[in-house]
Amino acid sequence: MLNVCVLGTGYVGLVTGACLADLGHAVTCIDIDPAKIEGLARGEMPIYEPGLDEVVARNGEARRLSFGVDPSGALGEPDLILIVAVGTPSGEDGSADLRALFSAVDQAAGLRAASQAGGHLTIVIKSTVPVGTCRAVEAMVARRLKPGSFSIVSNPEFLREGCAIEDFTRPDRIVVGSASEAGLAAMRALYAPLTSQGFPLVEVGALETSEMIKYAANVFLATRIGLVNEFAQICERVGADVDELSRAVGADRRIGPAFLKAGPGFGGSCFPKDLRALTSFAADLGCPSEIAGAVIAANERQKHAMAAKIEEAVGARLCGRRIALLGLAFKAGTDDVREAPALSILSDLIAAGASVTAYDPAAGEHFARLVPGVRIADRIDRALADADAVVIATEWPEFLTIDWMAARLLMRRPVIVDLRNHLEAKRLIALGFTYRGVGRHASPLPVSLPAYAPQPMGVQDISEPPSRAPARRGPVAGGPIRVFDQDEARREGAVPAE
Ligand SMILES: NC(=O)c1ccc[n+]([C@@H]2O[C@H](COP(=O)([O-])OP(=O)(O)OC[C@H]3O[C@@H](n4cnc5c(N)ncnc54)[C@H](O)[C@@H]3O)[C@@H](O)[C@H]2O)c1
Ligand SMILES: O=c1ccn([C@@H]2O[C@H](COP(=O)(O)OP(=O)(O)O[C@H]3O[C@H](CO)[C@@H](O)[C@H](O)[C@H]3O)[C@@H](O)[C@H]2O)c(=O)[nH]1
Repeated sequence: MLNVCVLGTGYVGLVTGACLADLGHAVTCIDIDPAKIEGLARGEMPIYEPGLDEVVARNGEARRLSFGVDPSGALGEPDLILIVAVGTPSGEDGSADLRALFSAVDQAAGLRAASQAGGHLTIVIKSTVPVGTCRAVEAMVARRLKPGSFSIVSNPEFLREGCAIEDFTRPDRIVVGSASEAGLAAMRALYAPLTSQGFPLVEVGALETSEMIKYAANVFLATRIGLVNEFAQICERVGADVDELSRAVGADRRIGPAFLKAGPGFGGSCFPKDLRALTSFAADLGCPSEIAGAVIAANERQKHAMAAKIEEAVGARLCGRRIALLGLAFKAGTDDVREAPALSILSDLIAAGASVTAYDPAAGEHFARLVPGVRIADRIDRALADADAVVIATEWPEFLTIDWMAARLLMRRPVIVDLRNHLEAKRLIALGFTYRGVGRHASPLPVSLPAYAPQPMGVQDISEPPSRAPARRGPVAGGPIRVFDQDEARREGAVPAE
């Protein structure tokens, strides 16, 4: 059993603290938000995370997990692992705002110095931080603590909200980076209950490698989504189906099936922020990350393309239309609305003059805090009443059980815009709904063939290009390739006049 103190009891800190206690360690979780700590002391979870309440309760009862606002007691423990899991949000220029992190570390180092505790302090940076931050932390702590009495480790977190307990307890890998053997030894001991079950601990010798691994993983995953959303746009134009495409492309073992689901664009507290942070520090280093920049721009386009899709489905301008927006969290399984696509969609709908009633099984309260004045229904049927269209923005399982026959009677128009390809399109169309998904068309586009200019039989002059039809720009009705009949082809110059 090791003594562990976690600074920052948010999505990552609370899950980490509770799961480490479950592995047998003695954990104190600290947060500067007294309301959060008081709630936890009463057994109230500050976040929606399936299974978390049980882990917290179990370890609270076993006296392995406690909460507080003051880290001084924990910092007096001779041998201590101090895990820093405070937020590192985007600053105004897109770079990571590290003020909370440096302030937490500086305060902890000061308290440690004042405690005059012997033993070794391992400071573990779990927050996602730009490359070079851990080294800056090391320099900051070195001003307060004696050399050899502490070490710095980078230990980025890869958990996903909604399945955080599973991700923590059955990780694909645990990454730890440090130049300090004492620091790495502490990490081996901390994670021994997981590594002994075969979960891999990837040790890297430089703080910078570990910091960079976290950004590389997130940029990689976000890029897959960015790509598949671009493919979805193309699929819509040509009548292809992006879900079938993802299944087939993902069956290639070199590509793999995960993170190929098209949707309204990625959101959450990590991908958008981490892509911005990477592009910011990479540019500062003189090695611009053009791919990450392009993924950010493509994702913005994707989010803002959704209002036009809704308008097309409604078949009329959105001004004065009533829209039911189902799903406000950035994905299912969480109450987190940070950078949720629903936020951009709502603001585009409002800007177009629509009136919106929103619903989410978990995130309604958080959403209302971010968007004061938004109308949030407490039940799906209340959101659907008199709607001209229903928009599915998050793939909550609850939406699969909606009685669409009954819903049709409540709605003003039977229109469903399913931005997660979550529902069964065929059944809804059979029920009389106009259905739009992402990257798939309810009805195929008109057949398109290449422009065809019949050549006279006999010897052909191949020095000329086969068609002299003027080059076309932009989308063309009926698909990207136009079919001419003979008269039209002549007018277009594709076939010489007789
Ligand atoms: N949310 C995720 O799924 C996830 C996954 C992997 C990594 N991360 C990274 O982990 C970090 C934390 O993310 P989060 O989503 O848990 O953030 P969060 O906002 O949910 O939690 C951060 C907590 O830190 C507290 N805090 C701020 N300053 C403090 C201080 N000086 N002392 C003690 N507590 C303090 C805040 O009150 C808040 O409760 C970020 O760097 C994030 O990028 C997040
Ligand atoms: O095929 C997919 C997969 C995801 N998404 C979207 O991508 C966003 C992020 O989803 P997900 O990765 O599941 O959620 P997070 O909880 O933000 O987790 C990511 O960000 C965390 C914080 O860095 C990392 O720890 C995780 O490994 C990483 O998956 C959400 O808007 C999803 O709807 C898609 O659109 N299509």
